[in-house]
Amino acid sequence: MKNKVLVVDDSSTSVRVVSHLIKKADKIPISVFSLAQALDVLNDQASEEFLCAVVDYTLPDAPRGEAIEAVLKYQIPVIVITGRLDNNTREQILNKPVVDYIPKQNAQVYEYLTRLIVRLERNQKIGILVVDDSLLSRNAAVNLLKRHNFITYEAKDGIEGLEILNKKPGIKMVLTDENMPNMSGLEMLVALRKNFKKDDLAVIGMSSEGPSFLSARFIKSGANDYLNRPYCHEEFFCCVTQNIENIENIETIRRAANSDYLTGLPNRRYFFHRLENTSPSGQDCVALIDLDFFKKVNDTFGHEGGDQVLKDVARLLASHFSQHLIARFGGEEFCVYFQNTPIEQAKASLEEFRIAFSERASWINQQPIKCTTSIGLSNKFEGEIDGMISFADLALYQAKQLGRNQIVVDVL
Ligand SMILES: Nc1nc2c(ncn2[C@@H]2O[C@H](COP(=O)(O)OP(=O)(O)OP(=O)(O)O)[C@@H](O)[C@H]2O)c(=O)[nH]1
Repeated sequence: MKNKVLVVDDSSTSVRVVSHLIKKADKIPISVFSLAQALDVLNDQASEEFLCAVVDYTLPDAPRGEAIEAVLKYQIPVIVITGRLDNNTREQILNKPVVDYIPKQNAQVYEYLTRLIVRLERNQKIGILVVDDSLLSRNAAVNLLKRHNFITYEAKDGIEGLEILNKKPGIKMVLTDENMPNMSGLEMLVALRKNFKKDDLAVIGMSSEGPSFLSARFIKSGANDYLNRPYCHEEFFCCVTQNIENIENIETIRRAANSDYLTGLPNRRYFFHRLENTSPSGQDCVALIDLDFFKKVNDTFGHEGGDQVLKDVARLLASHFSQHLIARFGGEEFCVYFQNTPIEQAKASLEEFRIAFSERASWINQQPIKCTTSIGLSNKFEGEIDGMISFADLALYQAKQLGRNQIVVDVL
């Protein structure tokens, strides 16, 4: 696991600030003050454990950025920090295969460093497809993306691009040229938008051909952004990062809208959305699960104690019914939808869950909280899933009436 970040800087103030930021990003800073000490660390510890290195451009034993290449030799991504702000130094640094350079200007740039480290971590799971018939251009983009830890895929025309997209589910972005044999970038874009929406897959059009109407054509045909070639290193990364962050933000909003904040389980909204186009077969059934005397748990152990029980019951439901659709319907009520499951089988697994939950305890302030569940189960379907849930609700009511801590199957 890449959980360390090497910091090479002779300023103890800078090391303190950077190390603090690295810890904030959940990584372990390994700090040294010179190139010689950095080499000692690198020769001693496995380079695969380092997510990246933050290297000061000017060090007492490496005054002209020599430490950058020395660290790059260990295949560790390098972020350069420097007090030198002139264009010449900037260009010299960016000519090396570094992740980025950060001038030590103000507090904001340190925030940027934190963002960069978080990105390097996340990028390891993000796939980007580069579609270009020119090997040279493809390699240039792929090499830049690899510096930022992205998983990269390559295709030499639109047809190959579509094939790869359909095979690799982790791809979040496509960078595509326009003029290619067999299928152009725009043709591929139109074809892929039938299956991949703008909010799920970002497409960035690229071309070296001057006319600006091409960027408009890309955007109007469903691209998220456009990049003119030749691009500079920083322009490329700003464009890629911004578009990846947009996709991630949409994912976060979607997750928040579909899940319950307390337990992390899907919520009622998601439950019905998932079943929107499902017509239950004779083999489907639904269970409503309700905690018994939960008000008393809150009254005795406080809301915090009640919340702990809700989180624990959700975790147990998730482990018992991982193959089925589970949701927190609200309050202390949960629902499990069993697809293609005979009712006897659903009842048996619910019974296992009921007993397991009643035999365990939740803990708050070193005090155990015991709780039980009542369950209503139904497979009666009269046209609507809502109807089946109403039957399960009647069964649940019956389970409560009969003394709780039990399962009742369809009472009508
Ligand atoms: N801690 C906590 N309590 C909640 C939450 N949502 C609902 N509740 C509480 O759940 C309790 C439900 O109480 P009742 O509807 O009277 O049901 P009960 O006490 O479980 O009784 P029976 O269902 O008849 O066994 C109420 O006290 C609600 O305040 C929550 O998110 N957290």
